[in-house]
Amino acid sequence: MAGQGVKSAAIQIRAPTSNESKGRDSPIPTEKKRETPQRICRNVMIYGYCKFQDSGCVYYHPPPGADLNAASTPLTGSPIATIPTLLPKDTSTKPSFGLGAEHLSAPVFVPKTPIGETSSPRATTPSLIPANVTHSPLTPTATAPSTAGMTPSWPALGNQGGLLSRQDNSMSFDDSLISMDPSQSSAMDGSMFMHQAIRQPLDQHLYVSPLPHLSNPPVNHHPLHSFFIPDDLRRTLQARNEAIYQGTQSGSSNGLPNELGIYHSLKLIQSLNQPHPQNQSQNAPSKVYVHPAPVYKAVSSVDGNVYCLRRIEGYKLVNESAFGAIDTWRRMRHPNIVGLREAFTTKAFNDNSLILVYDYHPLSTTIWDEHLIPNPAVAQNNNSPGRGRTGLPIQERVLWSYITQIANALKAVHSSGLAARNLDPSKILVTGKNRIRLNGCGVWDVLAYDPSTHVGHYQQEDLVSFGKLIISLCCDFFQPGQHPALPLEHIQRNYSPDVKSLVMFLISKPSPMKSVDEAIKIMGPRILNELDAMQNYADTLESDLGAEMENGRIIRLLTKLGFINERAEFELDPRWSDTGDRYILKLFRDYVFHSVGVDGKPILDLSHVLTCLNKLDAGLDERIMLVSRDDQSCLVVSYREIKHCIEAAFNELRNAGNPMRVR
Ligand SMILES: Nc1ncnc2c1ncn2[C@@H]1O[C@H](COP(=O)(O)OP(=O)(O)OP(=O)(O)O)[C@@H](O)[C@H]1O
Repeated sequence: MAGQGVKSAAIQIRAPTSNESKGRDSPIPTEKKRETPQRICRNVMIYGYCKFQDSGCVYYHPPPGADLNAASTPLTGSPIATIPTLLPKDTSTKPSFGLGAEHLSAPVFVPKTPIGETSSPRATTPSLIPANVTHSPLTPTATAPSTAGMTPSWPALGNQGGLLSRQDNSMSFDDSLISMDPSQSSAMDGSMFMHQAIRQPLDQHLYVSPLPHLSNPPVNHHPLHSFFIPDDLRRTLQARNEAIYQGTQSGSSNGLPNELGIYHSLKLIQSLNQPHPQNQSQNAPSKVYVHPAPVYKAVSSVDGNVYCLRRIEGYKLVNESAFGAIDTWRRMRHPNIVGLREAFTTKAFNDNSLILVYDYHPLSTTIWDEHLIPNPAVAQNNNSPGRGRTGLPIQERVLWSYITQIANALKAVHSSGLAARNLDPSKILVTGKNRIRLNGCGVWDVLAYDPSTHVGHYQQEDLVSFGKLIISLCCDFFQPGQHPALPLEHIQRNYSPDVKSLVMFLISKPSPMKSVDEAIKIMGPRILNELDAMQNYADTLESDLGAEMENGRIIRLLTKLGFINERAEFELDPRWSDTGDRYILKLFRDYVFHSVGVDGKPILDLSHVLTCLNKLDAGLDERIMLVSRDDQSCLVVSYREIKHCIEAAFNELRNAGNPMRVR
């Protein structure tokens, strides 16, 4: 049985008295404890030294380098003498480096590495097992846990990502089920070693540090938050998540309809250049659409998602063909275009309104807000016109990024037989750092439906608008309608010649030769810079995702422990969670979360928790000493054995007949 196996594997180095063994905290029968002042101090056993040795500690402190195993046996009367040791007899292959675990009959000492002393930012608690230790493969009848077929403990320091081949790292509950397959168990001899041939889903316990091509942090750079995704990314994502449902209160309280078809909880979205909502009239005409065109976010009752609704006030449908282009826009999915979902007319606002429903991008701004909006505060300080948030001219690197993304979007639009007709700074959303998307697509197709005009005409207009947009971004004095000579001169002085060539091409007279493809040819290698940036960013995000995946392993493990620890009763046994294998899990829980320092104060050490749980998840052979709360019994068990206990107990719960699957 699993439990028996683990008990036989555990080395009980100090046992409670027979009276104490009846106590709730000592359910494992033990021999009578022999009290003696000559007992070896537990601090020496655990930490290798006792800081109270010279200040009154009554226990025995063997001289440094002494064989503690030999010293402890006659003094304590420990059952070590009767319980076969788990440690491999043949240690000839192990290099000698001071007091090893085999000498102590105690856990391998895992130092709390001071932050910054490891070359791997996520490898916080390197094991002291030397790299060249070879675990002697034992037969199934041996009393020591076999390591045959198992991956040895990681040799510790630094980034060891390349030392062992990574296997499937998923640690799903389904994996646990597989590893506890009874058919596999029956093939074994019933001992705890039955799982020796079972695939370990994990073969490493260290947080994998970012690979050198992503980051090469200095060795002393080891912030705690390197366990998790970077703070700025976390803050951004959290803020976006909050923004999604923030303020989607009932429409009746803000003068908006309660429902608009399948949409409800409408909320007006203000742009940055309208900082005081109470002063704003929703009916101010749009700079672009002439009609008032407020934007709302609303929740769909069909899928529960939040969408962005653009309302064009005072629109009267005269020709249903006006909606002809909407279907094509709806089908278009492009990373640089805000997706259009549907369009319809409504009288819910007590007028005739056109509603276009777009994907919602929380906390987005516009190019106008970021770079062009007059900024009086900056103007006063810098004696310059002061535009955008920073009031600084746009950097060429950012400019080329925008140009590439807009050209990419235009290519997709024109290839679909459509035209953007909307290339205005206030209609280009900035949805992330230097990440832009064309917004408001399809509005003009409905609003100014004119079947007599060929789409090629609008596409040529797009290119001219694109050129003007670049001029506006580069020249803070540029006014619509102004002759381009002065702005071009400014561009020539402040930006590379390619910018001017591109602008001149875009604002030149329409011709059959003028197309977005030609513009892309002029941009040439600049596009590759954008590709580089995107791929580097994807690599970084993937690495951050890797860190979160490691934390995902931990939450699965904690969930399992939570199912088991302190369970009030199971199958009519009120002591189920305190007995058998579960007792070891209870002690382990205390070891991980309830440690106290020598001064009795709680130790709240996240790296200790993460280290223990990761080692448990990986099922290391490293041993730890678990002490009961009444201090009367100690168990030395390996992480592998504890992992086995969890799987056994969890499967007991799972097989108890609850049809609900844990995912
Ligand atoms: N799809 C969207 N997702 C999220 N927010 C959006 C979306 N579309 C627009 N917004 C937000 O709504 C704000 C207002 O957009 P809008 O296009 O009305 O800009 P505007 O500067 O008010 O222009 P106009 O003068 O045409 O009304 C923008 O600043 C943007 O932050």
